[in-house]
Amino acid sequence: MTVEIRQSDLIESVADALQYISYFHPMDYIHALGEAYEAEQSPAAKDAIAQILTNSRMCAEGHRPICQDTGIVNVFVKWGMDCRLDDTSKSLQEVIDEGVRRAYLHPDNKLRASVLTDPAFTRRNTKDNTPCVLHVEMVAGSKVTVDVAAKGGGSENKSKFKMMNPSDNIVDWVLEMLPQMGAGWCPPGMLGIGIGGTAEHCVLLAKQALMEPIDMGPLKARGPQNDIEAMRIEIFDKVNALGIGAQGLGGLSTILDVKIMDAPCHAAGKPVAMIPNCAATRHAHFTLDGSGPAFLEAPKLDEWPKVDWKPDAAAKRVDLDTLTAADVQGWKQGDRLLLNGKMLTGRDAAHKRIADMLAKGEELPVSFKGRMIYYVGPVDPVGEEVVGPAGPTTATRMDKFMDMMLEQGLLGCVGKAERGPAATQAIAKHKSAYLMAVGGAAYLVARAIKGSKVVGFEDLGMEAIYEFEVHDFPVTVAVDSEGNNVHQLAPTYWQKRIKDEGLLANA
Ligand SMILES: O=C(O)C[C@H](O)C(=O)O
Repeated sequence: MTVEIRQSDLIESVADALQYISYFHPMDYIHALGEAYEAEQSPAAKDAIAQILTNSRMCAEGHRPICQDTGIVNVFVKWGMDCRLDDTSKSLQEVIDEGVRRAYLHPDNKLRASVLTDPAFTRRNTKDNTPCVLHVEMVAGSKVTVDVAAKGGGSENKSKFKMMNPSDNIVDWVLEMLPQMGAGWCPPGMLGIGIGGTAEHCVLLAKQALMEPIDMGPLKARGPQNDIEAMRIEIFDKVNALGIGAQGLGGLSTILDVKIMDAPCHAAGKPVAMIPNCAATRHAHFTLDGSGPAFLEAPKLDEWPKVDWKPDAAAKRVDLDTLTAADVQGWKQGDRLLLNGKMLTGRDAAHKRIADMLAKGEELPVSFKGRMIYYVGPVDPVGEEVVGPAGPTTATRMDKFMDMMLEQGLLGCVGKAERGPAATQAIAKHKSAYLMAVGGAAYLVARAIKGSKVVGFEDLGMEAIYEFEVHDFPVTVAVDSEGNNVHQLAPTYWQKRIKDEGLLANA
């Protein structure tokens, strides 16, 4: 018997699921992160996890996005072959994109449009986050099951893939890749690993693996029952022993779980892909059977761990409006600061345009002399907000512009994740500093932003240059004016402690 699925039910269910995951973390992630918080011994990593947990609960209460990067939408549909859409005037891609559009333009909780068309050239924002990336499988039965995810760009950027030789060791490859991935994927999170199939299939398996629930705790408690489970545990233990830690600040918890999916492959090879999922892990699952739209039950707020992050009382207050080069040189790596006053913003597109304008001898819309820049692309405000969630974007992508910006008289910058050798050298050469805020704590961080106006490149939307007025905006000195770099020093220190003191023996 044919089951009719209403187009309107599918659209509504996709839109609701995307709204839901924008502000509700999956509870398996929150429970695992709560356990990681309890076990963490690195003060900097513990503080970062506290910010992520506090942010998560605030978002669940306030129905605003967990992260300013509200993701690119990934949809996996398993379409029961007894089902048909009531209205076939649109393709399935168009129908699901309508759900995406409604979710991202929702007036009470507008999400950030991050999807650009013409990626190699003009890179124009589609303004409603469409199109989604859709995968459809025709299956037996009379139901349509849908997995919806909103994948952050920072973690997607760290995806890895290799066509291995059959005898190559997968665990060795993972351990080689992890340090190269740095902290731009906002650990602690999950690793999805796809093994086998063909080149494109193993990447898809890695992505699908991330939809599975976190269960490393129970798995370790009962012990592995097959080779895949044994490999998951081995990777989990060995990756955490690297000491990378939350936000790359060094610590005991880099990943909360490893998920592996496999498929048969050709005798000549062993394709392997790995995709990390960030602190803003977002996915929901629903089924349509013709009886109406899906309903996702809200989690209970008392399930969140009782963690209420507050700025460190020992943090130094900094007045950005009177900041001097000498003040910046007084900061040491690891110092906690609370920024007050005005700072400019700018991320990928603005930096590229600044470089092009300088190359042509054109005047910039704003002077960077004596200013700080925050690498961010905020969510638009709703209601009384001055700005929506506005956490840091990956600073590493701005490395190639660092010297150019410092030549403009910039005093320093704020972002997340590590800086590479060239940027670190540029920072030391100019006696500047790089400060990091916590990625994945965007709504919490936005509370410290009291004013916001666009001061340049308005056409770039969320990538425009804003001027923010901040009050007690929490950051850590990640590269100081001597070129001391937290993201190099801290993981090395924690890796050694984990090994020497057996800190993960009971993890
Ligand atoms: O786009 C952003 O705001 C952040 C991005 O997801 C990143 O992690 O670098």
